[in-house]
Amino acid sequence: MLRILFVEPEIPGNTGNAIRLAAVTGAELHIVEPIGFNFDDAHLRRAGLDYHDLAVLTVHPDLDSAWQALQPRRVFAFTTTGTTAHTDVDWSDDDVLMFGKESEGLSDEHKNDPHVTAEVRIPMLPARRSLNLANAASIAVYEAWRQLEFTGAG
Ligand SMILES: C[S@@+](CC[C@H](N)C(=O)[O-])C[C@H]1O[C@@H](n2cnc3c(N)ncnc32)[C@H](O)[C@@H]1O
Repeated sequence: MLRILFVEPEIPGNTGNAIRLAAVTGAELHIVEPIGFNFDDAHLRRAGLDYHDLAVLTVHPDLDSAWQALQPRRVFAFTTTGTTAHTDVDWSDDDVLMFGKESEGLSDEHKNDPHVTAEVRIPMLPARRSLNLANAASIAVYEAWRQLEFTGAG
C-alpha cells in the first residue's frame, strides 16, 4: 500500500486532514518527529473527524527510524523545485511519498537522502510559493491511487 511520510509537521489541522486521507484511501501515514503539536490538539481531532481509528498512523522518532521501519524500495520527495511532475511517475503500491514541514519544506539533507528516488513537483502557476501540505498530499495520493485503479488497501 502507498505510504505517506510527513517529516516534522507543524500544523495540527494538516496532519488531521492527512489522517482522514489515510483513512479513506488506505494509504499508511508515517510521521517523523519532532512534531509541532500534541495529538490531543482540537484542530487535529476536528480535521481528522472520526476517522482516526480507520487510519494506520505510525510516529517515528527520526528519519532513520522511519527508513528502518519502512524498508522503502522507492521514495519520492515532494518539493516545489522537483523536475518530475507527479503525473509522470509510474506509481507502485509500495511507494513512499515524502512531504516536508509547512514552514520550510524538505531540507537539502532530506532531498539528498540516499533513499530518495526522485524529487516530484505538483504543477503550479509561476511565482506561486507552494500548496498547503495536506492539499499536496491529497493531490499526490489520489494520482498514485488513480493509477493503481483505486485497488487494494491503497
Ligand atoms: C507548505 S509546503 C512547504 C513550503 C516551503 N516554504 C517550501 O518552499 O518548500 C509543505 C510541503 O508540501 C509539499 N508541496 C507543497 N506544494 C508542492 C508542490 N507544488 N509540489 C510538490 N510538493 C509540494 C512539499 O512536500 C512541501 O514540503
